Amino acid sequence: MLAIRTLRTIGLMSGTSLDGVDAAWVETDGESVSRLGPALTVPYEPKLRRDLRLLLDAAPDLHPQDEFLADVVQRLTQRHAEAVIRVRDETRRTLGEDTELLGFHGQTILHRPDEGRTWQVGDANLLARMTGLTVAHDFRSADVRAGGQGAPLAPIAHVALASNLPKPLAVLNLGGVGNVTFIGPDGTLLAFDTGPANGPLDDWARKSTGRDYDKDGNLAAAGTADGAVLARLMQHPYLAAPPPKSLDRLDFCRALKEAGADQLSPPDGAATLVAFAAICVASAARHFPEPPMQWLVTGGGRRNPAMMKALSAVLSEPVRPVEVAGWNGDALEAQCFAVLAARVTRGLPLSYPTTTGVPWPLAGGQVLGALL
Ligand SMILES: Nc1ncnc2c1ncn2[C@@H]1O[C@H](COP(=O)(O)OP(=O)(O)OP(=O)(O)O)[C@@H](O)[C@H]1O
Ligand SMILES: CC(=O)N[C@H]1[C@@H]2OC[C@@H](O2)[C@@H](O)[C@@H]1O[C@H](C)C(=O)O
Repeated sequence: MLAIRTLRTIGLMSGTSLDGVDAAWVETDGESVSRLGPALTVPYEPKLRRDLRLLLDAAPDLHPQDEFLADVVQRLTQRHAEAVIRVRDETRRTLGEDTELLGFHGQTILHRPDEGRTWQVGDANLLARMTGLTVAHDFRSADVRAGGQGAPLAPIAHVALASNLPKPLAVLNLGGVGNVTFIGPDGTLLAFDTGPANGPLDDWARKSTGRDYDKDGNLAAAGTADGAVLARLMQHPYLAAPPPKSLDRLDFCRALKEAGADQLSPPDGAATLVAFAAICVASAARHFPEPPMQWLVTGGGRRNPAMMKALSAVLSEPVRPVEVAGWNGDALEAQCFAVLAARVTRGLPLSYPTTTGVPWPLAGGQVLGALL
């Protein structure tokens, strides 16, 4: 039998927080991970962040050939190329290994799977030219075409990374949006987006303090969650809806306004948004087949003590940052897209009926260039 080749891959993820691109080197065959290498984030300059945010707002009516879009995509792709070059060099220096494949997620600017639309921008051809590497990209569109939610996709990579961890296990990513992966002792896999996480909190912090986010949760810690606003938000149908389900970064803007969240003082507003993100996670747990032994939290939200405290208050099981399992919560999503890239090259499924709701395990993605 032919041995399956591991691929030395750099995964790239530009998340809904619009703060930068994460890049991580992984040696993987797509089913397991044999080595993890260097990882870093190339932060976006304020103008690129602002322009990406404008794209998010404009996306529903944006023409694919729009000039502003093309300009932002070029700058975005250049930042990705910088990240690749830096991680590749660092990997050569520290591990003596080169890179052969990139997993290029791009930036989601619109996600409306129920209308058959999910839109990740980024120029895969330009990235391939700038780096000279084979690029796996376009991870979500086949899934949405097949009637899936197009997200989350990290779950099958969480499975590959969690092979040695006790189950049942919940991996919770708190980015702009929250998403959870439940892995049962028998291999049961269930995953979906929990609700808004840091996204609305970042918007609130920007509006009320001028800062990009509520650093260390200080604003939220100084406030009190508003019971009446929370009670209204908890009625949102997303919470009770059974999975599969996924969210656009802006999906809860209107609901938050209608619930009166924007009338609160800056600290109370922040405390309310943190409490709501945690309540969404507790609601998510009601869909699990059994309670997890622990929650491993990844993404920027794990750095927010107010968020971690709010989670511990609503969940019965221990809530810990993924670092307790030896993972790197800043690199995890990028590592996942490295694993997914290897899966794309082998035609392995990226999504399942219990992750995105596709009718059967579904392969996806496209590959630019050849693997030698
Ligand atoms: N020290 C900190 N204190 C409070 N919040 C923090 C801290 N560090 C990061 N964050 C939060 O984490 C966010 C970034 O998280 P992350 O990088 O996981 O998001 P993302 O990958 O862009 O999102 P997604 O997973 O939705 O694609 C920041 O916008 C901020 O809200
Ligand atoms: C459409 C899209 O880009 N969704 C992201 C977003 O950020 C978090 C959550 O919403 C998750 O569903 C997904 O990202 C992760 C990496 C995923 O697909 O697993």
